[in-house]
Amino acid sequence: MDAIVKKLHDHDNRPTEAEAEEAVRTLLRFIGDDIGREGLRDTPKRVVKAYKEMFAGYDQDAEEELGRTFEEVAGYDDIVLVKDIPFFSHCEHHMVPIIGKAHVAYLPDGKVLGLSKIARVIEIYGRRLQIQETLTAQIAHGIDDALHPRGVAVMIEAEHMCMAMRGIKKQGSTTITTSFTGAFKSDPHEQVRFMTLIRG
Ligand SMILES: Nc1nc2c(ncn2[C@@H]2O[C@H](COP(=O)(O)OP(=O)(O)OP(=O)(O)O)[C@@H](O)[C@H]2O)c(=O)[nH]1
Ligand SMILES: [Zn+2]
Repeated sequence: MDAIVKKLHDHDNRPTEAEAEEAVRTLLRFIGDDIGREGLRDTPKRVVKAYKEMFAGYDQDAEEELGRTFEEVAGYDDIVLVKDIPFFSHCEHHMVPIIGKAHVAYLPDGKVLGLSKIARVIEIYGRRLQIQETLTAQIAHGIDDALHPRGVAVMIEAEHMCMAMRGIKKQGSTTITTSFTGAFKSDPHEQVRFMTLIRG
Protein backbone atom coordinates (compact mmCIF):
# COMPACT_ATOMS: atom_id res chain seq x y z
CA MET A 1 0.00 0.00 0.00
CA ASP A 2 1.24 3.44 -0.95
CA ALA A 3 2.62 5.39 2.02
CA ILE A 4 0.25 8.21 1.22
CA VAL A 5 -2.86 6.21 2.13
CA LYS A 6 -1.59 4.01 4.94
CA LYS A 7 -2.89 4.44 8.48
CA LEU A 8 -0.79 6.95 10.35
CA HIS A 9 -1.86 6.69 13.90
CA ASP A 10 -0.68 5.48 17.23
CA HIS A 11 -3.81 4.51 19.14
CA ASP A 12 -1.96 3.42 22.26
CA ASN A 13 -1.19 6.87 23.60
CA ARG A 14 -4.62 8.41 23.28
CA PRO A 15 -5.82 10.48 26.20
CA THR A 16 -9.11 9.56 27.84
CA GLU A 17 -12.33 11.51 27.21
CA ALA A 18 -11.97 13.03 30.71
CA GLU A 19 -8.49 14.29 29.81
CA ALA A 20 -9.78 15.69 26.49
CA GLU A 21 -12.60 17.49 28.37
CA GLU A 22 -10.01 18.97 30.72
CA ALA A 23 -8.10 20.29 27.67
CA VAL A 24 -11.30 22.00 26.47
CA ARG A 25 -11.71 23.60 29.93
CA THR A 26 -8.14 24.88 29.63
CA LEU A 27 -8.91 26.46 26.24
CA LEU A 28 -12.12 28.02 27.59
CA ARG A 29 -10.12 29.61 30.41
CA PHE A 30 -7.43 30.62 27.91
CA ILE A 31 -9.93 32.60 25.79
CA GLY A 32 -11.11 34.33 28.93
CA ASP A 33 -14.46 32.67 29.60
CA ASP A 34 -15.79 31.34 32.89
CA ILE A 35 -15.98 27.54 32.97
CA GLY A 36 -18.32 27.77 35.97
CA ARG A 37 -21.14 29.52 34.13
CA GLU A 38 -24.33 27.65 33.27
CA GLY A 39 -23.99 27.84 29.47
CA LEU A 40 -20.56 26.24 29.48
CA ARG A 41 -21.28 23.48 31.97
CA ASP A 42 -21.70 20.74 29.35
CA THR A 43 -19.49 22.33 26.69
CA PRO A 44 -16.35 20.22 27.30
CA LYS A 45 -18.45 17.05 26.92
CA ARG A 46 -20.12 18.40 23.78
CA VAL A 47 -16.82 19.47 22.23
CA VAL A 48 -15.26 16.06 22.85
CA LYS A 49 -18.33 14.39 21.34
CA ALA A 50 -18.15 16.72 18.32
CA TYR A 51 -14.41 16.03 17.93
CA LYS A 52 -15.07 12.30 17.93
CA GLU A 53 -17.52 12.81 15.07
CA MET A 54 -15.52 15.38 13.09
CA PHE A 55 -12.31 13.35 13.37
CA ALA A 56 -13.84 9.88 13.05
CA GLY A 57 -11.61 9.24 10.03
CA TYR A 58 -8.68 8.29 12.26
CA ASP A 59 -10.53 5.11 13.24
CA GLN A 60 -11.66 4.23 9.73
CA ASP A 61 -9.86 2.37 7.02
CA ALA A 62 -10.47 3.42 3.42
CA GLU A 63 -9.13 0.13 2.14
CA GLU A 64 -11.86 -1.74 4.01
CA GLU A 65 -14.58 0.64 2.79
CA LEU A 66 -13.44 0.20 -0.79
CA GLY A 67 -13.06 -3.56 -0.48
CA ARG A 68 -16.49 -4.27 -1.96
CA THR A 69 -16.48 -3.91 -5.72
CA PHE A 70 -18.80 -5.16 -8.45
CA GLU A 71 -17.29 -7.22 -11.21
CA GLU A 72 -20.39 -7.41 -13.44
CA VAL A 73 -20.32 -4.20 -15.44
CA ALA A 74 -22.05 -5.43 -18.60
CA GLY A 75 -19.49 -4.02 -21.00
CA TYR A 76 -19.29 -0.54 -19.47
CA ASP A 77 -15.73 0.76 -19.54
CA ASP A 78 -16.09 4.53 -19.83
CA ILE A 79 -15.71 7.29 -17.27
CA VAL A 80 -17.64 7.15 -13.98
CA LEU A 81 -17.78 10.62 -12.44
CA VAL A 82 -19.39 11.64 -9.16
CA LYS A 83 -19.27 15.39 -8.93
CA ASP A 84 -20.17 18.11 -6.43
CA ILE A 85 -19.71 15.89 -3.37
CA PRO A 86 -19.78 18.27 -0.40
CA PHE A 87 -17.30 17.70 2.41
CA PHE A 88 -15.83 19.26 5.54
CA SER A 89 -12.32 18.80 6.77
CA HIS A 90 -10.02 20.66 9.17
CA CYS A 91 -6.67 22.16 8.33
CA GLU A 92 -3.75 20.67 10.18
CA HIS A 93 -2.19 24.06 10.86
CA HIS A 94 -5.02 25.83 12.65
CA MET A 95 -7.62 23.06 13.21
CA VAL A 96 -10.37 25.15 11.63
CA PRO A 97 -12.70 24.01 8.85
CA ILE A 98 -11.97 23.48 5.20
CA ILE A 99 -15.34 23.52 3.41
CA GLY A 100 -15.73 22.42 -0.17
CA LYS A 101 -16.75 19.95 -2.78
CA ALA A 102 -14.95 17.10 -4.45
CA HIS A 103 -15.27 15.66 -7.94
CA VAL A 104 -14.07 12.09 -8.38
CA ALA A 105 -13.85 10.06 -11.57
CA TYR A 106 -12.36 6.77 -12.60
CA LEU A 107 -12.08 4.66 -15.75
CA PRO A 108 -13.17 1.11 -14.85
CA ASP A 109 -11.10 -1.89 -15.79
CA GLY A 110 -13.58 -4.73 -15.28
CA LYS A 111 -14.70 -3.64 -11.80
CA VAL A 112 -16.84 -0.79 -10.50
CA LEU A 113 -17.31 0.67 -7.02
CA GLY A 114 -20.60 1.30 -5.26
CA LEU A 115 -21.13 5.02 -5.83
CA SER A 116 -21.59 5.76 -2.13
CA LYS A 117 -18.12 4.31 -1.46
CA ILE A 118 -16.56 7.23 -3.30
CA ALA A 119 -18.26 9.64 -0.90
CA ARG A 120 -17.25 7.41 2.04
CA VAL A 121 -13.58 7.65 1.09
CA ILE A 122 -13.84 11.45 1.08
CA GLU A 123 -15.43 11.27 4.55
CA ILE A 124 -12.67 9.01 5.88
CA TYR A 125 -9.80 11.20 4.72
CA GLY A 126 -11.72 14.44 5.27
CA ARG A 127 -12.42 13.61 8.92
CA ARG A 128 -8.75 13.95 9.77
CA LEU A 129 -6.49 16.97 10.04
CA GLN A 130 -5.46 17.74 6.50
CA ILE A 131 -3.96 19.98 3.95
CA GLN A 132 -5.94 20.06 0.74
CA GLU A 133 -3.13 18.66 -1.40
CA THR A 134 -2.76 15.54 0.79
CA LEU A 135 -6.52 15.01 0.96
CA THR A 136 -6.73 15.15 -2.83
CA ALA A 137 -3.86 12.68 -3.31
CA GLN A 138 -5.15 10.28 -0.64
CA ILE A 139 -8.58 10.05 -2.28
CA ALA A 140 -7.04 9.41 -5.70
CA HIS A 141 -4.50 6.83 -4.50
CA GLY A 142 -7.01 5.16 -2.16
CA ILE A 143 -9.35 4.47 -5.08
CA ASP A 144 -6.47 3.53 -7.35
CA ASP A 145 -5.10 0.96 -4.88
CA ALA A 146 -8.50 -0.59 -4.16
CA LEU A 147 -9.91 -0.79 -7.66
CA HIS A 148 -6.90 -0.81 -10.02
CA PRO A 149 -8.87 1.12 -12.62
CA ARG A 150 -7.38 2.53 -15.83
CA GLY A 151 -7.19 5.91 -14.11
CA VAL A 152 -8.50 8.10 -11.30
CA ALA A 153 -9.12 11.85 -11.34
CA VAL A 154 -9.88 13.95 -8.28
CA MET A 155 -10.53 17.66 -8.08
CA ILE A 156 -11.24 19.49 -4.83
CA GLU A 157 -12.52 23.05 -4.61
CA ALA A 158 -12.54 24.40 -1.08
CA GLU A 159 -12.54 27.46 1.12
CA HIS A 160 -10.15 27.49 4.06
CA MET A 161 -11.57 29.12 7.16
CA CYS A 162 -8.02 29.77 8.37
CA MET A 163 -7.73 32.24 5.48
CA ALA A 164 -11.22 33.68 6.01
CA MET A 165 -11.73 33.98 9.79
CA ARG A 166 -8.20 34.86 10.84
CA GLY A 167 -4.76 35.74 9.50
CA ILE A 168 -5.06 37.24 6.03
CA LYS A 169 -8.92 37.34 6.37
CA LYS A 170 -9.79 36.81 2.71
CA GLN A 171 -13.32 35.47 2.52
CA GLY A 172 -14.72 33.68 -0.50
CA SER A 173 -11.48 32.52 -2.13
CA THR A 174 -11.44 29.01 -3.51
CA THR A 175 -8.43 26.69 -3.63
CA ILE A 176 -8.46 24.09 -6.40
CA THR A 177 -6.31 20.95 -6.30
CA THR A 178 -6.22 17.97 -8.65
CA SER A 179 -4.73 14.50 -8.56
CA PHE A 180 -4.57 12.16 -11.56
CA THR A 181 -3.45 8.57 -11.96
CA GLY A 182 -3.20 6.22 -14.95
CA ALA A 183 -4.84 7.40 -18.17
CA PHE A 184 -5.94 10.66 -16.54
CA LYS A 185 -2.29 11.42 -15.84
CA SER A 186 -0.82 10.27 -19.14
CA ASP A 187 -3.56 11.37 -21.55
CA PRO A 188 -4.36 15.11 -21.67
CA HIS A 189 -7.51 14.26 -23.62
CA GLU A 190 -8.90 12.30 -20.64
CA GLN A 191 -8.07 15.21 -18.33
CA VAL A 192 -9.95 17.58 -20.60
CA ARG A 193 -12.95 15.24 -20.65
CA PHE A 194 -12.94 15.17 -16.84
CA MET A 195 -12.78 18.98 -16.64
CA THR A 196 -15.50 19.40 -19.27
CA LEU A 197 -17.87 17.03 -17.48
CA ILE A 198 -17.27 18.82 -14.16
CA ARG A 199 -17.99 22.22 -15.63
CA GLY A 200 -20.79 20.99 -17.93
N1 LIG B 1 -0.60 24.30 1.03
C1 LIG B 1 -1.59 24.43 1.91
N2 LIG B 1 -1.50 25.39 2.82
C2 LIG B 1 -2.52 25.53 3.69
C3 LIG B 1 -3.64 24.71 3.70
N3 LIG B 1 -4.46 25.12 4.70
C4 LIG B 1 -3.84 26.15 5.28
N4 LIG B 1 -2.67 26.42 4.69
C5 LIG B 1 -1.65 27.44 4.93
O1 LIG B 1 -0.72 27.01 5.87
C6 LIG B 1 0.10 28.13 6.18
C7 LIG B 1 0.62 28.07 7.60
O2 LIG B 1 1.51 29.13 7.66
P1 LIG B 1 2.29 29.63 8.97
O3 LIG B 1 3.06 30.86 8.61
O4 LIG B 1 3.02 28.47 9.55
O5 LIG B 1 1.10 29.93 9.96
P2 LIG B 1 0.38 31.33 10.26
O6 LIG B 1 1.36 32.29 10.88
O7 LIG B 1 -0.84 31.02 11.07
O8 LIG B 1 0.03 31.82 8.79
P3 LIG B 1 -1.08 32.85 8.28
O9 LIG B 1 -2.28 32.04 7.92
O10 LIG B 1 -0.45 33.48 7.06
O11 LIG B 1 -1.36 33.83 9.38
C8 LIG B 1 -0.77 29.34 5.87
O12 LIG B 1 -0.19 29.99 4.75
C9 LIG B 1 -2.12 28.74 5.49
O13 LIG B 1 -2.83 29.50 4.52
C10 LIG B 1 -3.70 23.69 2.72
O14 LIG B 1 -4.63 22.89 2.64
N5 LIG B 1 -2.65 23.59 1.86
ZN1 LIG C 1 -5.11 26.57 8.40
